[in-house]
Amino acid sequence: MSARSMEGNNQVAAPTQARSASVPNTKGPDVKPRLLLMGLRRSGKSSIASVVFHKMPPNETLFLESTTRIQKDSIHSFMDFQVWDFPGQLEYFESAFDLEDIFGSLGALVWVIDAQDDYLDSVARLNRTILTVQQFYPGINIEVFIHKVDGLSDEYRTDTFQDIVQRISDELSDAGYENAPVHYYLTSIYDYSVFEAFSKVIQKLIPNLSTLENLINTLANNCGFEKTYLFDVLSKIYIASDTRPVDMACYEMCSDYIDVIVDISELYSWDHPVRKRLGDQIQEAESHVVLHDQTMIHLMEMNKYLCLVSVIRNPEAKDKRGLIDMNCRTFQDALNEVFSRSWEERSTAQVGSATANK
Ligand SMILES: Nc1nc2c(ncn2[C@@H]2O[C@H](COP(=O)(O)OP(=O)(O)OP(=O)(O)O)[C@@H](O)[C@H]2O)c(=O)[nH]1
Repeated sequence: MSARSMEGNNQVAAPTQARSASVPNTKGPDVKPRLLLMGLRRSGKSSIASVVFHKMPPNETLFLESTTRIQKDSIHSFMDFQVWDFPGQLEYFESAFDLEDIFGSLGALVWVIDAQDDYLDSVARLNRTILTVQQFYPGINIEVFIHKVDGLSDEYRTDTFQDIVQRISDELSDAGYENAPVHYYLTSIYDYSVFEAFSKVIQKLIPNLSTLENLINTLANNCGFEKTYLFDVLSKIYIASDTRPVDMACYEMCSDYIDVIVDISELYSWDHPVRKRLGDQIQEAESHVVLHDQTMIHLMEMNKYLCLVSVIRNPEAKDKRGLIDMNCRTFQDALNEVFSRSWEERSTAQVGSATANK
């Protein structure tokens, strides 16, 4: 839906039958999966979008103005998608809104609940939203961010989580939906939890996730990696990892290491008029660091958007860098084949042949 029709068009085109939108169509060049950020005012939607996708320092979100119209953000990365940030006060189920335009090509609906505030109203609105969405678009993933948990004690956090899950599950089962695709996350912009949650949300939109995980598992097992993440460099959400359990400290270390490498690359990668190339340069950044406890972090850029970061606890790893690099390069070839974005090549070729035919 265009912003114009959101504001004033009274034409209603409510869908009349259930549609499945669980697997977004990411194959065509025009169809981008959409993430909707919804929730009450001041729950933290714009802050989440700004911190995750625009690298805004969390403290600066204090100065964000309230959103008054739908903010549409196009993210161009390994996979193109859109993030729509909804104003908290918007009643999108009013007849003025075209549900098909909002939920039609949806990847996921992220509902943000302010856990530091009275959340009953938000939960009630979320329940209404889920029931409507389930009726018309039963395949949509509903991702509930129980947000701003940084200010809460561990005990209160757990109680709040359980209470919210219970209230939503009760309402859904009363309405006859036993297995609705609703997932819950405890999040805060002041730590890595919001990146972790967004990683999980995005992963569900990747059509080749299981292939990627298999490839990463094979690599990690062959090289003795403790944990490996495939990161989107821009947002620092990870789009896949090996299937060992995620360790937050490990994730933080890898994520911080990307920042270090990006900063250093920015310092040294620009063309200096006096600097001479010593020889052929490899295209992608490669780096490793050995920490005080002999843990090695190994980073290798895979393409313009993605980089592979691994944690290796084996002290002998630093003597086997060549082998590790070679295995990572083999993984890179396989990865780029999976993400060849063949539709882009196809459409470029079509444009080329159309131009040639003129
Ligand atoms: N403590 C804490 N505060 C947060 C967090 N996330 C956002 N905030 C604060 O919450 C306030 C509201 O955040 P916004 O992002 O503007 O909220 P919004 O949901 O976009 O609000 P509307 O645009 O009015 O719908 C800001 O002062 C943020 O700094 C968090 O994780 N923890």
